[in-house]
Amino acid sequence: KKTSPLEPTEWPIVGHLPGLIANIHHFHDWATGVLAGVSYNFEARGGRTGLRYFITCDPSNVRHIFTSNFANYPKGDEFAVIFDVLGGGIFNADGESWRRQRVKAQMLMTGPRFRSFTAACSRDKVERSLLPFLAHAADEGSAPCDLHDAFLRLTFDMTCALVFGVDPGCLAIGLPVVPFARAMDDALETLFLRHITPMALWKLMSRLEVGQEKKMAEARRTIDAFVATTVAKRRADKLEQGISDSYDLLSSFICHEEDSSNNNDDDVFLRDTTVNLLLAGRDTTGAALSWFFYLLTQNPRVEQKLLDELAPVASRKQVAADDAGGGMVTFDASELGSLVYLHAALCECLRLYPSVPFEHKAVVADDVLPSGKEMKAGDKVLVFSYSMGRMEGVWGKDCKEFRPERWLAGDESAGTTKKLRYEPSYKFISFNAGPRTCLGKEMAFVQMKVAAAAVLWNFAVELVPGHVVEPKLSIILHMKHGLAVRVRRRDEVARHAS
Ligand code: HEM
Repeated sequence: KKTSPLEPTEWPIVGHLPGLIANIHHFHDWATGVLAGVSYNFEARGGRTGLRYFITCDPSNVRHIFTSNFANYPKGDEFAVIFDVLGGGIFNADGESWRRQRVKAQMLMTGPRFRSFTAACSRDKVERSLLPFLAHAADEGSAPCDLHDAFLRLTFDMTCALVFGVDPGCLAIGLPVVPFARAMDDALETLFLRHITPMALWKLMSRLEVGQEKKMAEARRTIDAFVATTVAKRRADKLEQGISDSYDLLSSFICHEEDSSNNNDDDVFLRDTTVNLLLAGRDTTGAALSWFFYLLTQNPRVEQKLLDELAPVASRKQVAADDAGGGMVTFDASELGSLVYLHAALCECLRLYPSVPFEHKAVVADDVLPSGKEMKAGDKVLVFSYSMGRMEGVWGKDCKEFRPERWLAGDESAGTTKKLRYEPSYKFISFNAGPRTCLGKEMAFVQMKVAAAAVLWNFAVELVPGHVVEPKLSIILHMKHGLAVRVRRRDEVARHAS
C-alpha cells in the first residue's frame, strides 16, 4: 500500500520496514522527505513485528503533545525500557518522580553560584585545552584534524567538571582514549538501534550479550564503574574536609542529601542523575558546535559577519593577549551576551541540526490530535525535530539555507538596532517545549558562545576537500565520519578583513 509517491510502500507481514532498511544510511533526510510528502504526519508500521509509531513534525501537534495536553503524553514505560542505561534519571522519569527531580535539578542549575561556575569553567577549558590543541594542529601544518572529536572531548571535559567536579583530560594533546567517553558513545548508538529493532529480539540479544547489545553491556559496566568510583571519592571528600566549597552538581546533590544512612538508595539516585546530566550536557553541546563550524565552512558570508560582530570586543582584549605572549584571545560569557548575530547563528544551526533529532512520547488515554489523527491509549509518538526545522510550511521557502538573519528583527539601515526574534518552542523544538523544556539551555549557550567565539577569532577553519559530512544514526545528531578540517592561525591568513 502507498498513498503518496514519497511514502514508503507498506508490505504484507513486514510493513514499512523494507523502505526503512533501504534508506537507513540517510535516515534523517529520507524521513524528512517522507514527512514533507505526507503533510508532516505519518504512521510507520512494522507489520507483524509489532513496531508502530505515529511520526509527526507538525507544530500544532507538537504544541498539543508537549504543552496543551502534556499530562496525556509522558515518556512511557516502553521507552524507559529502551533507555535502561539512564536508570530512573530525569530523562526517563515521568509523573511525580520526574517533577521532584526537575525541581531539584532546576534549583541547583539556575542559581547564580552554578551559573558563574559554568561561565568560569567554560572559559578556562577553552583557554587551557581547546586553543592549545588547535594551535598545535595549526602548527603541525597540513595534517587534518577531526573537529567533531575535539568538540566532543571538550564538552565531555567541561560537563564532567560541572557534573562530577573532575576533569578527565580528554582534550589533552595526544588525545588519550577515555573508556568512559567511549562507553557513552557505544550506549547512544545502541539506543538508536533499539528503536527500530523489535523489543523481543534486542532483549534476547541483550540477555545473550551478542551483537550491538554486547557493546551496550560493556558500556554499562564502564559507566557504572566510573560513576561509582567518583561518587565514593566525593563522599570521602565530604567526610574528610566537607565539600561545601565545591560548586559541581554531584557535590551539591551530596550536600543536599537528607539522610546519610541511606547511602544505597542515594547512590542509585546519584548514579542515575549524574549519568543523565552528563548525557544531556556533553553530546548535545559538542554536536551543536561541530555542526556550527561545518556550516561556517560552507557559509563564509556568515563567518565574516560573526567576525565583524566580535571585532570590537576582541580589540579591547588583543593587547592583553599579545602581552601575555600567546597572542590568542578568549572571551568571557558576559562579553558575548549582547552579540545577537552570534546567538542567531547558533539558533539557526540548531534549527537545521538539532542535537536531539527526535523525541518520543507515549499516549495515556485516547485523544485526537489537532491534525485530526486519532490516538489510542498505548500508542507511541515520535516527534522529528530534524524534519521540523526543514519544512517549508514552517520556515519558508529558504528553510534549507543557513540564514541567521531569520532570527533577527529590526532594520539596521533604517536605524533600528537588530534584536532577536522570538520563535515559539513548538516550532523551534531543539530545546524541547512545554514543562520538559531543556534545563541546560542557558548553560549550553554560554558554553557554545565561549568556545565558538574563541575558535572563530583565533583560527580559520577549512573543511578538508572531499570530506563527506553527514549525520550518524544515533539518538544524538553526531557526525558519521567526523569533521575533518585544517586549521590555521588567523594571523597567518588575512586577519578579519573588515
Ligand atoms: C545545545 C545544547 C543542548 C540541546 C540542543 C538540548 C536539548 C534538549 C532536549 C531536546 C531535551 C528534551 C529531551 C527529551 O526529553 O527527550 C533536553 C532536556 C534536558 N536537558 Fe538539554 N540540551 C542541551 C544542553 C543541555 C545542557 C548543557 C544541560 C545541562 C547539563 C542540559 C540539561 C537538560 C536536562 C536536565 C533535560 C531534562 C529536562 C526534563 O525532562 O525535564 N541540556 N535538552
